[in-house]
Amino acid sequence: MSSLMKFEEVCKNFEQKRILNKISFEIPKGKIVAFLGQNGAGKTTTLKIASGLITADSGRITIDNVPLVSSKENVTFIPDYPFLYEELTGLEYITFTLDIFNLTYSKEQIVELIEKYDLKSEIGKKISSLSLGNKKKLSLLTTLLNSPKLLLLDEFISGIDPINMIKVKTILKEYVRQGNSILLSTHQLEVAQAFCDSIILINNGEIMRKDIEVSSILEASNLEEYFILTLTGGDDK
Ligand SMILES: Nc1ncnc2c1ncn2[C@@H]1O[C@H](COP(=O)(O)OP(=O)(O)OP(=O)(O)O)[C@@H](O)[C@H]1O
Repeated sequence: MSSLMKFEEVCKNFEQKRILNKISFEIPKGKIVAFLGQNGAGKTTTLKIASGLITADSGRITIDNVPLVSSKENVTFIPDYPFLYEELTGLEYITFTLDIFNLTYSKEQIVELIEKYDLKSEIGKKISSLSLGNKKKLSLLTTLLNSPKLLLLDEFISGIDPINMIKVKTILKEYVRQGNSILLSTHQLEVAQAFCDSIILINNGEIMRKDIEVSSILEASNLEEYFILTLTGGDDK
């Protein structure tokens, strides 16, 4: 399968401390990949580098074989607490996003999207008054208006209730079916299992395992044990 993004031997230090140590992985086209690791493992740092928000100290990052610096417009990052203009209403923020990216959507398309994201009762309210889950859905809606090839989601699922999770999952799956890709960071195995096609395990700034098929984990009898065994190197599968 062809890959969209490639990380090769990427390193990052903060204040002389090695945070990412020669990490290499690929994000295939049309797939949702979980970036799974404990707190402080280096997930957010990796996503920020992948989005171009911060730069790596060394290594190579490409999108469709083009260096990231020349193709940043193909990537969008949604942080764990999405950045939105809190003084605007949801609808004003959608209009603002369409203007910024010079996009044309009909009124009917916007209404359809608002209904799809179950935001009808919230869209006229100031963003500052919305719940975190609704802010996340609004952020996803506006981000996907511009159809990025790669979506980077940092702990996106936490704060979203089970019913909305089903909606969000449908939206994410539909988005990757169009050939786009998602890298979704999480520390929850259940999230990786429910949303993703494969898993990359990161620990202490190093990639422990990659291309783990989620279906292989589904067959494991004890998921927690599988995770611990993999992290400690006790899993030789
Ligand atoms: N700007 C910074 N300056 C110094 N150290 C930093 C900076 N950003 C992150 N770190 C450190 O880098 C390490 C990795 O942090 P990162 O936020 O990437 O981890 P994470 O896997 O996303 O964790 P979490 O699940 O808790 O969000 C941590 O030890 C963190 O303290």
